[in-house]
Amino acid sequence: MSLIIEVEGLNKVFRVTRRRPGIVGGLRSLVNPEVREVSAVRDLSLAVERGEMIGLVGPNGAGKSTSIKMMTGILMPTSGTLRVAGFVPLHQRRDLAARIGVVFGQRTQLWWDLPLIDSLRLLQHLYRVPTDRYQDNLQRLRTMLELDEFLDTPVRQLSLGQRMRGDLAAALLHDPELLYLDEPTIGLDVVAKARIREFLLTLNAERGTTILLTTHDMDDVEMLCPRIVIIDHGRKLYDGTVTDIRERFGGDRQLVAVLDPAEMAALNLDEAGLPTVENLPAGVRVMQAEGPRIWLSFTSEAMPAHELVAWLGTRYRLRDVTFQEPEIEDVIRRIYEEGLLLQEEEATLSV
Ligand SMILES: Nc1ncnc2c1ncn2[C@@H]1O[C@H](COP(=O)(O)OP(=O)(O)OP(=O)(O)O)[C@@H](O)[C@H]1O
Repeated sequence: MSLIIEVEGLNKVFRVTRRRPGIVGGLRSLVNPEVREVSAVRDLSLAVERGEMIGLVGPNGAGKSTSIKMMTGILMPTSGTLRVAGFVPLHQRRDLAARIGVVFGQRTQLWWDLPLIDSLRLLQHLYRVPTDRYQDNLQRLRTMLELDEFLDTPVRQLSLGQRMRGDLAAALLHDPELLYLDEPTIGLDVVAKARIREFLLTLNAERGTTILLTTHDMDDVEMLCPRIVIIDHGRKLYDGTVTDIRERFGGDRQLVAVLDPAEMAALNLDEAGLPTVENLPAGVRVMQAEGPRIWLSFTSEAMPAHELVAWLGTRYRLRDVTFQEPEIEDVIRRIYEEGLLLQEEEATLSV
């Protein structure tokens, strides 16, 4: 494996001029502008292997788009080092452009008044894609993205989902090894979202295209990104797998067991009216019961899931067992709200 994105200590500070209110204030701002600094990205380090699919997650204004813009070379970093596909984006923008594709979900690089196919032809010339490569790629993308039904339709008449498929085709005409996607499923209905996700998974699996995407959609994260980077206020809060974040910050897990109805009915009830399971292992609690169903909360540290199932299995005639995992959205919200990771870091530092 080799790295396609190498970011070290990246910072971006915007200097924003604030206009004072009123006519006099406006004149004063002209002579003596009030300048404020906004730290959009702070000390960001990131290493992405070729072929990874990685999600950049964070609330509005966290610094996701700014990071991507620096990685494409359209924005100059204030400090830090940056290499993408072996190039320094800002200084080797043209070389880099041949190796990457970019799609901003809320904007399009297609021409509104032209049929989609004409936009694609124009982009072929603009990006100097050799004709046979263009033909091969177009043929493949037409099938994968099912473009034929609207290839001759002017872009302004396309639905949002069709336009996104057109934009993906436009970004992939030159076979880039890295694709940046900024909110690729924003505003799409469930069917269109599913189609885009399926396409991205195939692209990644079959062509090994590295995909870095920003999203607010937790289903995108669940379905597309084995690895996520969470940023807030320009700072990286977490970098790791979705499974790991759930285990570390998801709090308790829940097991729902369906017991034999007669066995369930024979259980004693405690003061809260919940069935008592004798000698429950430490860290496991009865949360709820309904008919033959019983909800147990536990942490993986208290008892691994399979051991808990085995423990129950030796005492009761289990009819069924399911697990309810914490929603990734809730876990991430807790991380923002509670700054859990920063707290952890501070605790480690003060030890
Ligand atoms: N050109 C600019 N000039 C001044 N400030 C900017 C500029 N671009 C971004 N910012 C500021 O930098 C911060 C990060 O913005 P950025 O667009 O990167 O966030 P984001 O995580 O992509 O947000 P969103 O999810 O809303 O797209 C914000 O405070 C924003 O106001």
